Amino acid sequence: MEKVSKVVEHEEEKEGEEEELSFEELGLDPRLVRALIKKEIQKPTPIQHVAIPLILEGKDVVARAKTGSGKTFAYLLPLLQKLFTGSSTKKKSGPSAVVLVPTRELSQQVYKEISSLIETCRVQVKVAQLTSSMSHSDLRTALAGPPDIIVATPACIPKCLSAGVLQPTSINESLEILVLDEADLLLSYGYEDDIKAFAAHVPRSCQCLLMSATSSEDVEKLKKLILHNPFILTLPEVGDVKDDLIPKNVQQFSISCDARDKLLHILSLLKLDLVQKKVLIFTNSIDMGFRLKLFLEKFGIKSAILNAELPQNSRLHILEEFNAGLFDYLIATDDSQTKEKEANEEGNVDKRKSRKRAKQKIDSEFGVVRGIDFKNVYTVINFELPPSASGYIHRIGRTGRAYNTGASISLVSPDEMDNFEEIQSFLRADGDTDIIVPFPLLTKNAVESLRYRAEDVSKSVTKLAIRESRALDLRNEILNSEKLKAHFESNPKDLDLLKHDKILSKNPPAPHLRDVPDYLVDPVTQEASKIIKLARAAMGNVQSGRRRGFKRKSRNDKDPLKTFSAEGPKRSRRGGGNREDKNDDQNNRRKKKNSV
Ligand SMILES: Nc1ncnc2c1ncn2[C@@H]1O[C@H](COP(=O)(O)OP(=O)(O)OP(=O)(O)O)[C@@H](O)[C@H]1O
Repeated sequence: MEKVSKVVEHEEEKEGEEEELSFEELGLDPRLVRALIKKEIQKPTPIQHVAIPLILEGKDVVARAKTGSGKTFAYLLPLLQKLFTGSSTKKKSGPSAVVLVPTRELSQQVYKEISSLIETCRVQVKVAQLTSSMSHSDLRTALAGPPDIIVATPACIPKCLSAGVLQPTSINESLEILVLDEADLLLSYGYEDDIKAFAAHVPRSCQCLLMSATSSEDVEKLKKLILHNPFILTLPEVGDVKDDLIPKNVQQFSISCDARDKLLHILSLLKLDLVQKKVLIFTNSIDMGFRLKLFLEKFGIKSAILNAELPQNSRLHILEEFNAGLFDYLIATDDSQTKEKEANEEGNVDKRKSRKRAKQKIDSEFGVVRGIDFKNVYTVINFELPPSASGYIHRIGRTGRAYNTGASISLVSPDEMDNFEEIQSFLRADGDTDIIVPFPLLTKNAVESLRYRAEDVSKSVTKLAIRESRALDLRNEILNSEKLKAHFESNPKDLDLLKHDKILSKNPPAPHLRDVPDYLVDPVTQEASKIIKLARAAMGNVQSGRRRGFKRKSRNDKDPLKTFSAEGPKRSRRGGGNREDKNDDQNNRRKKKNSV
């Protein structure tokens, strides 16, 4: 294998001076350009600008560009164009392109993006999404044809090969393009053996593309394993310029507080309207996610939960609902942390046994932090700090996507201070200036005004309450998942049927906790909250996105899911009298009176 690599530097400072080429000028097929315009995408991002022509020329490419910089289209557009215009009329026995991604969530996202482009372009290209939970017969059906493109996690391919539903010779004869997306994560998800097994069948002529947000030893390893003489696209946005690891349009803040005061601080941020919606909140354990949800619920703040324990259909549906703006707060427990914690929490019994059990309980191919394109998330809150700087980068990268702005707030307790310092120094460009700065809008007075209420409520969120809610949520979602599977097979666009931000606690929130009386809010905080509201209005985000883009269905709708309630008949949405709807109405009335 030739080892010469070409480094293509794309200086950010020169971007303005450089001629800004359009997608057409980059050589993109008019059908694809039209499809992009339909998605309101007008001009290429820097990584697309450099990668598209190289990929169209057939070069192997390693592209490193920061989160949200448009890497997916950077490889998908030329990949599709090559398949649209492929000259070979010979019937193929295997896929022309394989896209490998680390998580099922990401594979679903990429699959949808490809399907939508194919549909808009009206071309005869078939794409299949494979997951390792599929049965052999489902895999065989998905691979019949065969599809032109396969999107999968790496574990699927050896499974298909050993089941005989995919032949090594077919891959060797057919494969023209292989993409390793989120390459920095593929190995950490434990796919090394799967990728090695697959690489043995990848023909020498196959064009290989490797996309990643951060550079790491793992990326180097994959590069050596798969690529031949690649072009290395290192936009200075990543690479060596550390302060640019996170898009410039994301402001990063921190709040120092005791671990036991974190609930109080997040309450103050949300209840006093000091952050812009939508808000994605990260916790390091599933139990902490539930503690937070139950706590916020008591103050009338509804949120949805996302973690590796939930069934896959529910997870995908929760993501779709959040992206569609059906709720404003999502509490996510991210992948690697979950795995570690779950294993550790059970450590008092036999460790080996408990790890196995933990593994069974949660989905090892789950991942919401990495690569998932959350739409219109303005604020990311680290309720707990992630254990590593790269975890931090990927979490914060869920806001400020493409050309949007965003903010992040990390709550840092004294025992997280070392970790915080490590993240700070990793991000520091020149060794001096802190990238993450103290959050200026939350005053001590504002926090103290809510302390009494917060501490009172926090005591009521007991371990037992958390355990029960977690079990209830799981039960609900397993039932949902079955319904969802059947329903969404025939109505893939129907989202507004099951809500994932249901209240879990047995008692509805007390009215006096829903609203913060004016006398409790100091003038500085009132002013700050006004500024946030104005900023939101300026961004055209005054209303909650709850129903945006969705027609409210008639209550008499005969939809099979409409009457479904995993919590039993009392909370059925039929008849419009359920507790949640009433709470919503009461809340809205009160909000008008005294909105915070
Ligand atoms: N040229 C463009 N102009 C405007 N928006 C774009 C453009 N290209 C992509 N986008 C949008 O930017 C968002 C982020 O893109 P994408 O998910 O590809 O980022 P990414 O670089 O893969 O990020 P990550 O490393 O986090 O996976 C998406 O919503 C996508 O539709």
